[in-house]
Amino acid sequence: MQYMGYTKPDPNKLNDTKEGFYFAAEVNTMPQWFNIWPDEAGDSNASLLSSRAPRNFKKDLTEFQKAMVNCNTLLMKLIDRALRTKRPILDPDEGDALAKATSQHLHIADTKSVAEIDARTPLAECICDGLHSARLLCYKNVPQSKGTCVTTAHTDWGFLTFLYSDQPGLQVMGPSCPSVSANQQISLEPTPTKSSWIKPDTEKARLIVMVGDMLERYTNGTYKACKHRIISHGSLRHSLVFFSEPAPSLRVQPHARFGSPPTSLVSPTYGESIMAKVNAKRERKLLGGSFSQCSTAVRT
Ligand SMILES: O=C(O)CCC(=O)C(=O)O
Ligand SMILES: [Fe+2]
Repeated sequence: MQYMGYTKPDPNKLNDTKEGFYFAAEVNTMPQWFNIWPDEAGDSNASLLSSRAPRNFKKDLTEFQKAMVNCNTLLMKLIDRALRTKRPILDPDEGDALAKATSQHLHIADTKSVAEIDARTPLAECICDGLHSARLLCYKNVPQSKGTCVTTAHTDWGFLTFLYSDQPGLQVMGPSCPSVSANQQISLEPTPTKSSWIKPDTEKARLIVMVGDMLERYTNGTYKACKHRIISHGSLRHSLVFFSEPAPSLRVQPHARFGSPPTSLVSPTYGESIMAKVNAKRERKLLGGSFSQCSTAVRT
């Protein structure tokens, strides 16, 4: 089953206004993870991902992807260190270094303070040769959809998610919400009240980083996956999302330092977990399940 490339909105659903282009690192050998690049129109204003793409589309996205892998590796090392030492993830000077590195196209290897961090931390090892998929998303301008949920509540599957967006709409579940375990497909019961959802200030926070299922699993629940959803403002919304993901063949298990796993079952490979969720989602769609309900906990 194909997972990468262009996905279009469902023409039968008013609320499904989202189109996207999915791509990943070129390190994977299974056909479902192969990238499908569109033809480039040679026109820098081209925007229809389904038929033509702007000039340098593949080159620019590949560069972005590599830069994000660097940024992600750095953050995973910092998280690993924080988990080991029980210190904050970033000291103030490292925060500056990270901000500088990010603004300079993530040339992280050059930054002094991060060079001191052990090159082979166990957590960073998990994402070596990872899938690291990314999505370019566009929610069409549909005034009637204002206030509706255009991406249902879910947690992302990888270790971390990096999200850039030019528009509001993202809501994240506040700390009072029940945790979503990496092994469960949870329906949110009791239904969260509106006040549980927090709206991050996307004007100020240009880059939002969220914990995903694999980090929750690896830390045996010390870090909780961040549940989030997108509410339409009825206007055009773009977002660029990078997922820090392991190789499809990796079985992510809780690290020994976080105690024994909650279950003795061997975890499925990361690729198996994704395909199971994608299939479940497609089946629900075939059965006519409504995706405008904010009640599912799988990535959409
Ligand atoms: O559209 C967005 O900003 C986020 C979409 C999302 O949560 C996802 O693709 O997992
Ligand atoms: Fe997400």
